[in-house]
Order: sequence, then C-alpha cells, then structure tokens
Amino acid sequence: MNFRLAQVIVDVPSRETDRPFDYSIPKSMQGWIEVGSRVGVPFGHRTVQGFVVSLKKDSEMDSARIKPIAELLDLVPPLSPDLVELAEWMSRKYACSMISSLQAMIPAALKGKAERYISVAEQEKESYGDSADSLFVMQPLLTGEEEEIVTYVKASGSVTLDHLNTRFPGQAGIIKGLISQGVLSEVQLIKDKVRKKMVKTVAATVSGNEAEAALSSFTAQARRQKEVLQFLLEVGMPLSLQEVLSTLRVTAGTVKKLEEKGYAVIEEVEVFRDPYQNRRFKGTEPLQRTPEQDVVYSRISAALDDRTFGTFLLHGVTGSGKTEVYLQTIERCISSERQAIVLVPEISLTPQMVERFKGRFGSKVALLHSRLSHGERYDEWRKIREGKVQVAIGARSAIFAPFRNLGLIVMDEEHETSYKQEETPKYHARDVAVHRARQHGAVVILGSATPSLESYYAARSQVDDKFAPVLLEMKQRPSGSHLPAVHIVDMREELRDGNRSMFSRALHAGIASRLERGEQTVLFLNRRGYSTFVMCRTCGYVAGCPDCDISLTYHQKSNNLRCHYCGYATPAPSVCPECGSEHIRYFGTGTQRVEGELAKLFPGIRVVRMDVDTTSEKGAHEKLLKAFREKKGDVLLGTQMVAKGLDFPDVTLVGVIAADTALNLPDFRAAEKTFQLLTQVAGRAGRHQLPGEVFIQTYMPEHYSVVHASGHDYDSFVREELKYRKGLHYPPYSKLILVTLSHEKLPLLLRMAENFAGDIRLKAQRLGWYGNLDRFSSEALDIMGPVASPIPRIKNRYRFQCMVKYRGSMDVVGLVREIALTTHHNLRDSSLQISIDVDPQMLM
Ligand SMILES: Nc1ncnc2c1ncn2[C@@H]1O[C@H](COP(=O)(O)OP(=O)(O)OP(=O)(O)O)[C@@H](O)[C@H]1O
Ligand SMILES: [Zn+2]
Ligand SMILES: [Zn+2]
Repeated sequence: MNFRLAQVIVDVPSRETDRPFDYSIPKSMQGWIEVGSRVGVPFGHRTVQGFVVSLKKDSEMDSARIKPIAELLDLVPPLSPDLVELAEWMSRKYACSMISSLQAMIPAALKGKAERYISVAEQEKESYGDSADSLFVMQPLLTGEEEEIVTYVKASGSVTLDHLNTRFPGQAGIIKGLISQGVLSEVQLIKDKVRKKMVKTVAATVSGNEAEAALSSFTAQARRQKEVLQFLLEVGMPLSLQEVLSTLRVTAGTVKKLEEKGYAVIEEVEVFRDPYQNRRFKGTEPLQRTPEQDVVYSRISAALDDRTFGTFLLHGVTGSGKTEVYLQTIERCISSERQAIVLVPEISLTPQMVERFKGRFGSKVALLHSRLSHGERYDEWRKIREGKVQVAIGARSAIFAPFRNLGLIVMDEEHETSYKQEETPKYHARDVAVHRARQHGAVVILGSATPSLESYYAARSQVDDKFAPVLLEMKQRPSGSHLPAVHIVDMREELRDGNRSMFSRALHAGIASRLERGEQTVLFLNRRGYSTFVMCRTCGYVAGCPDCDISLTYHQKSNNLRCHYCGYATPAPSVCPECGSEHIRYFGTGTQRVEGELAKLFPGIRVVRMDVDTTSEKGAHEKLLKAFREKKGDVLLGTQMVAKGLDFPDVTLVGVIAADTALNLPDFRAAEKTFQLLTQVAGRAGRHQLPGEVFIQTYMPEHYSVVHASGHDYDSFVREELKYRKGLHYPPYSKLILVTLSHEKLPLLLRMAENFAGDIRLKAQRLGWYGNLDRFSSEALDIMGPVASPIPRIKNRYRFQCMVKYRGSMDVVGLVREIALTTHHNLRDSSLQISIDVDPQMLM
C-alpha cells in the first residue's frame, strides 16, 4: 500500500504543538518512511526534527497547505511501532508531551539540531544544465569572484555557511548577494550530535599464484610497497590503515600506490566504540541451582516457554543468589531467539556487576549507562537495534532498548527510587517495563531483598489486575552462610556515658579487632539528611542562594559555594558577611568528617572513601573498588554507593554511622527507605566463609524500621508499615499526583494555585469522585493544598504545590491535565509553569 501522508510529532516543546501534524511523503521517500522514522520537516520558518507516528492515505486538510517532509534522517527508523505506541501510553499515564516521551527513547546522539547549509539553487541547476561548465556560459552576470564561489559550492554539493566563510574570507557580502539573487540557496538539515565512527582499513586483493606474481613484480624502489603486501598476505584479513602504517613505518602514499596497482583495497568501514574493548572477561558457567533457586527458575521458565505476559516478584534475602537466577533465565530466554533487558540502579551498575553478565554472555551484552560518552552510548544502542546483541544492561532508560522480540525484562533492586525519572517525562521504569512486556508477551522479574510496598502489596493482595505479580521467595544463602548478627547501638547512651565521638565503643572495638586480624570493614553513612553548608559559629549565618530558598553547597575542589538548583556559584567566604567573624566554616560532607576521625582514632588506617567527590571522574569508582578488593584498604567508607551489590569475601564488619538521619524527613516513605538501606548494608557482611557482624548506630533504637532491619525481618516491617499507610491513605492504599505551580509573582501564583485546586475539586465533585478517603467506597479523591513547596523558591520563582490523593481507576491524570491546560489558557501568561508528577517518589 502506498501512503502519501505521514503524521509527525515535531520537536517543538509547547502545549500547542503537542499533537501530530500532517506532511506529505515525497516520491523519493515512499517506501522508506515508516512509523518510527525520524524526519526533518518544515515548521514555521524552520526545519525541525520530528517522528512519524502514523501513515495515512488522505488528509482532512487542504492538500495545498500540506508541506512535504524535507529529510529522512535515518534509513532504518530509530523507533519501532511498538515503541511509538509505548510513547503514547506514557504521555497519557504521566501527563507529558509525546515529544518528550519519544525523545526519552533514543540516545542523546540522535537529538539532532538543524544546521544551515548552502547549495546551488534548484532552478539554477535545471535552467543551466547540470555541469559546472555550462553554468558560466549561460550566466554572464556573475563576476569572477562569484563564479569561483558558485563553482566551489556546486562541486561540494552542500556546505555549511561557516565552512564557506572560512574558505572565502572577507566575501560574506558576495555570498549573501548570491543567496538573495537566488543563485545559491539556503537549506536546513538536521545534524546529529554524534556520527558513526569510521576507520580506514586496508586488505590485499590478491592471493595464491596471483599474489606470488605480484610480489615478484616489484622493483627495488617499490621495496616498501612489497613489504606492505607481504604483511597483508601474512595476516590474511583487513587491518586498520593506521595499524599498518605504524607497524611497518610506511607512509599512506605507499599503501595508496599499492591500491593503484590493484593489489590492495582501502575502505572506510564503520566501527563500534566499545567501552570494554580492552577488557577480557573470564567466562563463567551456570552454577548448580539450589532447591530454592530451582523452584523459582522452573516457575519463570514455564512462563517464558508459554510466551505470554507475566510478572514475578522475586523476594530473596541479600546474597540468596538472585543474580544467578537472572543469569539462567536470561540464558533460557535468548536460547529461544528472544532478547532480554536487565535494569539495575545506576549506582549498582558496578564493574563487578558488569563482569558477572559479560562473563556469562560475553559479546552478546550491550551496556547502557550514564558514564559512557554520547558516542559509546549511541554505538551500544545501535548494536541492540541491529540485533548484534541479545542482552541489554543498563539503568532506567535501558527499558527503551530497541529490541524487536523481547522475552524477558529483569529489574534488579526493584524498590530503588532511581527508577523514577525526576525530569519530564517523569516515568517509572517499573510501570514502563510491565507495559512493554505486555506488548511483547514477555516475562518481567522484579527482584529485591526489600521489595517496594507497592509491588509487595500488589503481589500479596492480587488487587490490581493490571499488575499483580506472582510472589516467589528465597530465604537462604547458597553459600550456607548465615545472615550476619546485627547489633543496634543506642547513641544516646554513648553520649550519657561521655563518649562524644561519632563511633560508639562497640563499633570502635569492632574496627580495632578487624585491623588486628587483617579483615575488612565497610562503613556506611546515609547521605540523605546530611548537608554540606557553610555556617558562622558566632552568629549562625548560613550562606544561601539569592534566587532559591536553599542553602548553598560547599565544593572543595573549587573552594566555592554552589546552588544545586540554579547553578549560582560564589567563592567561599573567609569571614562572615553578616558579623565579620572568622569562625565561619564548612561543615564537611559526612564522609570527610568520618575519614578525619578514623585517622585520629586509628593512626595509619587505610581508608578508601567513596562518595560524590571521589567518584566524579570516569573510572574512579572502579579503581577504588579494585583497591579495596586487593586489600589496599582496611575500611571502605561511603554513602549509598557502598550499600549495593558489593560482594567482598573478607568483609566481616559493617558499621552504619547514623541510621536515622533520614527518618525525620517529611516523606511518607522515610521508614521504608531507611529499612531498605539498613537491610542492604547489613547484607554486605559475612557473605562467604567468615561470619559477619553489623553495628547500627542510632538515636532512635526503638523505631520499627531499625528494629526490623536488625532482625532481617521484612514481613514484620511490612505489616507495621502497611498499617501506618492505610491509616493515612498513602500508597499502596491510594495513588498520588503531585502538582507544582511556579511563577515569579507570589500573589498571582497563590491565586492561581488556589483556583487550580478549586477547579479540581469542583470537577471531581461533578463527576462524583470527590469525597473523603475515610469513606468506605472503592472510588474517592481528595486534594491537599495548595501549600508552599518544600523548596519554596527556585531561580527566583515561587513554588506552590497541591497533592491529589485518590483511590479507584478513574482517569484522574486526564482530569489534572485538563485543568492545567485551562488554567494556562485562562491566564494567558506563559510564565506560569505547572508541573505534574504522577506517582511521585521525591516529596522533598
Ligand atoms: N547455586 C549456587 N551455588 C553456589 N553459589 C551460588 C549459587 N547461586 C549464587 N551463588 C553465590 O552466592 C553469592 C550471592 O549470590 P548473588 O550475588 O547472586 O545474590 P543476590 O541475591 O543477587 O545478592 P544481593 O541481593 O545481595 O545483591 C555469590 O557469590 C554467588 O556466586
Ligand atoms: Zn556571623
Ligand atoms: Zn539557586
């Protein structure tokens, strides 16, 4: 069937353009344009990038007004129809624009921008014939200088304006004249940020007798050419030109001559940048499954073999061998010609993790993570799209890996909040995973030692018919090792007994004995709740951002203060700007303070510190862990980064410096997050032969999250936590939508926020949804606020928020979106911003 028209979502971020526009498909592109194609289209006076979301035969629009697609950007569409459908679903579910959903699915390298190119105008070519000579015969009006420029442009096809200006310096006026006369024309082409990487290769074109004859034909002067040919024949495969030149110390000219004689061929071929190119991974074999692993494996395999959609929640204690289950189910999936995606939180995508997957699947694995360069990421992505790999591992956005035939999606540490994207599109990878799996008839495994309450509740109650995972459990460690003994240390008591150090006596003694025995210690500090501000000890002044209501963060490297929200930076003061006191100082990051104290208490102790400061450079993370593994450190000290996935045989002590820094944060998930962290950290000790010990230091020793984490008791924790959530109607007993409104003028904003909340209330009342959640009914909706946001001002814009809390399957997102649109429409002031966060994870 021949489609003449394409519907295109254009890359113009505004509310008015969030819909498909019709374009005609030029003859030359027919058959090439598909759903998912990336195109350049005229829009207003510009050329913009867009995505084809559907094809049609006719348009309701006046055909004279329909413009043709200007450019087809990739011969193979970067998106497939199922991904386009997924983007539509995301836009509905998360109240975001189609373009933001589509952009989230492709690598940054493909987010092209239009560039101006100059070429000889079409009518010029036609009327004067297509050869450069005839142009001048027929065009007597051109001056010599003009002729020169036109010839040059004609020979190059199209050139950028910049290039032309450099080639013909000082002649901008002439170039401009040629454009306004219509001799040259300006075209806009979309240019990608990253190009495919190409290398020149060289290979012999002769062999056998022919090669013998060729070798004996060289004259003495052509000795170098002979050497090259000999070398190529010996190797017997194409080599990079660069390698040939450097190995034989010959010039490119020598090789070129060889090519001219027809004995060799130089070609440009595309190479994939491989971030792990120089790394060898030791191959591993599947382990003999434990009885628990076997039950889980069989259940999942049966679902895989069925080729129908299904979700499993794998609740396995730390070190129970979940990763081994992932590896074996993936093996099963790819052996039936289907592909698998493995999602891991960014911080647990450690070299150790990579090694386990590369070791089992080798070059079948592509890796997508934020530490790759744009180019590397683009290449990994292309390997996936071109079917060169069967497994993709990555953080959140790897859920969009463009596999055609997905069989399995694994989400490790499914409770991690980093699976929720905090910028638009504010999607949760877990929900996207479930939807994608449904499209492909694939299986989802959600794995965790501490599942999120949402997933656990859904599995237990089987309420939500869209997503009710089957619960699978693993309670033992294959190594036979026991979960470590966990001691809660009451820091109030330490203080009462006169110990003012950040180390309790018990933890102090624990570290000392590990040092004696040559065993290792992991010390963990919860970063949440710690700040790194500068404060004056004399008057209490705290350096704050002038545009945001937040204190500035100290950066040691540059010795300046920075705002995390707007980027404002200023040199760190040496005296207090308020009172002139010199007692103004930097309250260091938690980890730096701990490091200092360790050095004082245990002279000569070797500390490997892992936090944002020490891991910002590429590869730093890997280096630090390697040092610790090789026992070049006695203590591994860090934040969240040390809590995840690490598996070191000689770690027998884990200390949590302050367990409750995050417990008092105004976030209904505070207890859940604390429990998860403590459980994870505790799981790092005694994973192998040596038994482990854990000390949790806290000022709230009786808090249920601390108590149950110390008993490795997920079930009891969940029971208490669910009781609390139910009482206050928090998820999983309700759904939340956080709406933040911001504007520079406070009174106007307040009025708009109040109107907004009022409109939601009114509309919900009319629909019969509005009502107290305490009421016994399956459908209820309440809206809280507006109240000032936790950070009341960012970049000089005031912020107010409303929280919609509801129960039932009504389309509340649709309602909120609609009211947001009318609010905008009525105000006619484009500087009001309304941000909608569906299922928010960050309430701070
Ligand atoms: N069937 C098995 N037989 C022997 N050893 C096993 C088996 N399965 C896993 N192991 C080993 O047990 C240890 C823990 O396994 P693994 O890391 O897979 O657990 P996990 O549940 O993913 O842990 P965590 O949640 O703490 O990251 C590893 O050293 C692994 O090699
Ligand atoms: Zn002061
Ligand atoms: Zn700021």
